[in-house]
Amino acid sequence: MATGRNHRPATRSRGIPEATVARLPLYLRALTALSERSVPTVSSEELASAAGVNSAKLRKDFSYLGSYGTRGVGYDVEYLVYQISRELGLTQDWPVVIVGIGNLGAALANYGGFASRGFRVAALIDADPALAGRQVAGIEVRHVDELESIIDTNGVSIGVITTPGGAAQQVCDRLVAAGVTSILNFAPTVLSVPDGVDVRKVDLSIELQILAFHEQRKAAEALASEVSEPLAPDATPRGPGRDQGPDGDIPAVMPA
Ligand SMILES: NC(=O)c1ccc[n+]([C@@H]2O[C@H](COP(=O)([O-])OP(=O)(O)OC[C@H]3O[C@@H](n4cnc5c(N)ncnc54)[C@H](O)[C@@H]3O)[C@@H](O)[C@H]2O)c1
Repeated sequence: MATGRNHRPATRSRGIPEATVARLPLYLRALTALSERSVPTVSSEELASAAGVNSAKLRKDFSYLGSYGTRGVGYDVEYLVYQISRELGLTQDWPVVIVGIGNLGAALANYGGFASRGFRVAALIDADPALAGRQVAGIEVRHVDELESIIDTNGVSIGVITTPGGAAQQVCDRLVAAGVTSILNFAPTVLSVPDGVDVRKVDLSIELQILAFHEQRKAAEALASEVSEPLAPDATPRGPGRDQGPDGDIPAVMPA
């Protein structure tokens, strides 16, 4: 989900739709797992199922990469890993800074999955002078006063913001002014950025709220199907919403 002042077209300049770009990491994750098991080829159906995507959509997505697979054989796993990595720009090293080294920033710094995917944590930055100089995940925390020089020296173009919400816009502005053009924002703030800067927002509470919505809907559907289910003459009433009628043998249905 991109936020901010910039509005990108739904299609990237190279003609790959944004929705396809968003699915490429899912294919890559599934393909990397196959590669680690030394699986040489995979059918579109198998890969689609491993990536949690519809197979027709997968074939369409791969057609944008110029990858059509071989009939009866499928796709070459290693080649597809290379193709998707190249398309996503993962064949080069991306130095990343994390700003705000509290609970979340430290957890991200300790996550090994970035380095293995080509994202090198170039620096950890925090405003707390007591944190500066401390080691987190084997990397020294630097004071926010050094932000501009760190970005310049390391050629950083991607910044991760894990500060409190109130500090996020100011941190974002400094990152952008220093040359950062992509921001991954964990703070609960909608960031304003100039054209040419991409912002991705991660909010686990929004994901949980969506799951809560589905849970609520499933519960309502289960209740509705229980209500409409014809009961056998001697069936015992069960579950929520069913109660004994006043004469003791006719089940009364509570309205939802
Ligand atoms: N997106 C999500 O799913 C998700 C999940 C958990 C937390 N969060 C958010 O992530 C942020 C961090 O959470 P946390 O629990 O790690 O908080 P925290 O208080 O443990 O850490 C915040 C750190 O930011 C530093 N900081 C404050 N102002 C700064 C500035 N101007 N420049 C640099 N550093 C600064 C603080 O010194 C502190 O070390 C919060 O905004 C929180 O709401 C998001």
